[in-house]
Amino acid sequence: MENMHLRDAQGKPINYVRFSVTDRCNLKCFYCVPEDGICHATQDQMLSMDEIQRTLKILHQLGVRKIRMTGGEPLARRGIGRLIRLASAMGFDDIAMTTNGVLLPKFAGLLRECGLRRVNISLDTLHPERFTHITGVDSFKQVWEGIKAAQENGLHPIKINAVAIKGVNDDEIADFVALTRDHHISVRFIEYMPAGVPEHYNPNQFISVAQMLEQVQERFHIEPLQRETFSTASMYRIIGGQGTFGFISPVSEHFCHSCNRLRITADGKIKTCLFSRHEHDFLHMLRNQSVDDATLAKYFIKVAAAKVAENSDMYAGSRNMTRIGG
Ligand SMILES: Nc1nc2c(ncn2[C@@H]2O[C@H](COP(=O)(O)OP(=O)(O)OP(=O)(O)O)[C@@H](O)[C@H]2O)c(=O)[nH]1
Ligand SMILES: C[S@@+](CC[C@H](N)C(=O)[O-])C[C@H]1O[C@@H](n2cnc3c(N)ncnc32)[C@H](O)[C@@H]1O
Ligand code: SF4
Ligand code: SF4
Repeated sequence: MENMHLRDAQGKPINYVRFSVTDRCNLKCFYCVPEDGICHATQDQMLSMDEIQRTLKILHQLGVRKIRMTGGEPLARRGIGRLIRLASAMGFDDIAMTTNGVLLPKFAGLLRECGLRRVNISLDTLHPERFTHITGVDSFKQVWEGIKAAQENGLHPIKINAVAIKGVNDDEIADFVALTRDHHISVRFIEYMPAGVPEHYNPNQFISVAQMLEQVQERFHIEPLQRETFSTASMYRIIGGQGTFGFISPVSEHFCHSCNRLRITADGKIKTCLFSRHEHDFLHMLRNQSVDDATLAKYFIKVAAAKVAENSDMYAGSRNMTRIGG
């Protein structure tokens, strides 16, 4: 069965799939969604629950061991609990979710019960009014409650992802890091990419990992941690601190050499890279009754085998971040 596993063009295993279960979102982060909104897939263009289930089963057979549910906002997809339960029963080693956290107060318990192990929560600011400015919605309190609900329901580890943007939240980097001194959480700062809404991207708002690190070192004594294989982040700890913090640097120091992932969009396309222009449509295959699982599996293998380590033009992607899932 080894040769039936997903491998990239260099023969490296692909064992992580980021699955976008919806292109809809209850927030409108300015760096992710254009002001005039996005063109959503119609119900019929979206993978149904059964189609997602079938795809997950094939991916598991092809050696995928880590699944991340993303969106849009994954908690806005009806039936997300059932989906987690199904994925859980298939035997993936790691089932995670990237969420804006707004609906976590309502869903954290159910998600844990359905087999979700952990969540990464996107939160760019610790100031409620700033949150509203960034996301267009007054929901800071819900996200904060959501983090607590995730903790109380045993979702662990909890990672908070913050996109660092100069003039927007770069004065909060050390405050976020301070949270990791007394709490068992991980905070990761993501470099601002032109991938979301390229036409509104202002390169002057970019702040690099090196600049962020400098700010943190001015306030704390820190130590680097061993980088986990395939991890997107370089991690640190305040000496003596409970939690950890780190940096995801797709712009200043990309990590494509260790890329072990594919992306699946809510409308049934495979993307071999976050920034790739080309998409591989398998929706029509899923809906063609003469295409069996073995044929679909071969298609996935072929697509994966064409994946090269790429950090191609970040401005050239095929769709908004909210329609990819980060
Ligand atoms: N360029 C690039 N950026 C990525 C990639 N994976 C994740 N990111 C960025 O990092 C952000 C956070 O990723 P997460 O959704 O938390 O996933 P992850 O970092 O794989 O999470 P863990 O499994 O917990 O390590 C994403 O929203 C992207 O902005 C990748 O393959 N390439
Ligand atoms: C597209 S969202 C989807 C999942 C969920 N709605 C959330 O926000 O966690 C996934 C991640 O992409 C990140 N993201 C979106 N646009 C970005 C950009 N232009 N640069 C860096 N990260 C971005 C978000 O901050 C978020 O952490
Ligand atoms: S980053 Fe996530 S929460 Fe914000 S608009 Fe994009 S998809 Fe929605
Ligand atoms: S830019 Fe593309 S190849 Fe590089 S790590 Fe991200 S998804 Fe992988």
